[in-house]
Amino acid sequence: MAAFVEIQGFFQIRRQHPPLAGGARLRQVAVRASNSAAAVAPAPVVVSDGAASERTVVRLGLPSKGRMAEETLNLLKNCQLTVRQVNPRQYVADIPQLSNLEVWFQRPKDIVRKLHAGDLDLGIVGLDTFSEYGQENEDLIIVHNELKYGDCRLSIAIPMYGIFENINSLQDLAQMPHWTEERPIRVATGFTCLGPRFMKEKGMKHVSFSTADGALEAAPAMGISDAILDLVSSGTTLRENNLKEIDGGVVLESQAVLVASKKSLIQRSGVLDITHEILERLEAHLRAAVQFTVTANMRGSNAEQVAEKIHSQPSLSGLQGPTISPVYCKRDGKVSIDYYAIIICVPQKALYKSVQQLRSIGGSGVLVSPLTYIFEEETPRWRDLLSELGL
Ligand SMILES: Nc1ncnc2c1ncn2[C@@H]1O[C@H](COP(=O)(O)OP(=O)(O)OP(=O)(O)O)[C@@H](O)[C@H]1O
Ligand SMILES: O=P(O)(O)OC[C@H]1O[C@H](OP(=O)(O)OP(=O)(O)O)[C@H](O)[C@@H]1O
Ligand SMILES: [Mg+2]
Repeated sequence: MAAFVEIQGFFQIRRQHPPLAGGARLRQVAVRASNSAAAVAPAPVVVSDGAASERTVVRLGLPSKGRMAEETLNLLKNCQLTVRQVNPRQYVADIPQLSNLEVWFQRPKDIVRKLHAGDLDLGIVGLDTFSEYGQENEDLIIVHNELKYGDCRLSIAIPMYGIFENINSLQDLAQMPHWTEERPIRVATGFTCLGPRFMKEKGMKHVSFSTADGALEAAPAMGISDAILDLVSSGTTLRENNLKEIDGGVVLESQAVLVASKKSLIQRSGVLDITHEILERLEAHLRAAVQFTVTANMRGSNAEQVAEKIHSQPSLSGLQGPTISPVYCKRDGKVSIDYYAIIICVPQKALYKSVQQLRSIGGSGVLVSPLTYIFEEETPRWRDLLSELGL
């Protein structure tokens, strides 16, 4: 039998914050501290009265601080969506290009909670946070699943030393005779939903979890835990704390994602249109960011012959085939077409191979420039979103 110790504090916290009715109306009330010694001026707090929403402005939640904050703003800027914040301590901002949109800066986990509560319509967070705080929540939906930053993995790590010296896989770890009902393996993690679920799926017996908000890598050396389950990207923090990952111990590969509330998308006016525009801009930028435009001159007797040569090379097909234009040269006072200029898009990763292939078919004067946006007729993610929403 697997032994799973539920973390009391965690579940209590969740119970104290039941989901609010979608788009709950907020009102301000004054609360007076009951302890007279502490009864200073009434503190205004915002509570929900559960009434139907009157909000007409669309709300996007962005990470207020931490690793994702700056890169999120940079991504939006690269999509020509400049977040205008009066000062860094103000939690609300706007994007001049998107009227009727408010940006709210929140901690990533609160973005997911507020989407669920109907207080935000859209958000950008790491997939790890979305999966931990939004799991099994049918209202939440991923609109763009790879924003290409915030890459990390949620992974189990154990000490390199002592009884773990020769343990290199989850299977090795599970088969250690040390773990019993009375003495389960103790795992420290901030992921108290994903962690137990993963261990259960993997058939790990005798596991208990404890939680902390940061610097988890210290827990094994402090004797607080045997293993940790935390985010890893470069692996430096693990190495510096004499910890190692194990085969089969990755719970989730994560990166930044654009998420939304289905209810908002379907019911709140303007959310779907803004989502479409943000998605189009993101897709156009992210597609372009991995491509180059390549122009070159090619000898040939006509454009079709040049096109055939290009299509014979696997790395030169471009988005929809090459654009070919005649180059008019003047020789001995006579204008003739000896060359054709070709324009193709090539994946950045395949640049050198493409240049070699161009040369092999007679290409010369190869110019390479970055691409800023590629707008397709329609983004596949938009179609997927509409079909998931049943629209
Ligand atoms: N080492 C890392 N490398 C790359 N991305 C990371 C790394 N650590 C975290 N992230 C990503 O950044 C997100 C935010 O992490 P960050 O540590 O800034 O905030 P947090 O710890 O989730 O928030 P809080 O401050 O409320 O504890 C994570 O959810 C994850 O997606
Ligand atoms: O593999 P690495 O590149 O070393 O990164 C891993 C570290 O990054 C994250 O912590 P963060 O720096 O966000 O601090 P936190 O614990 O306060 O969240 C994560 O919790 C690890 O501790
Ligand atoms: Mg962190």
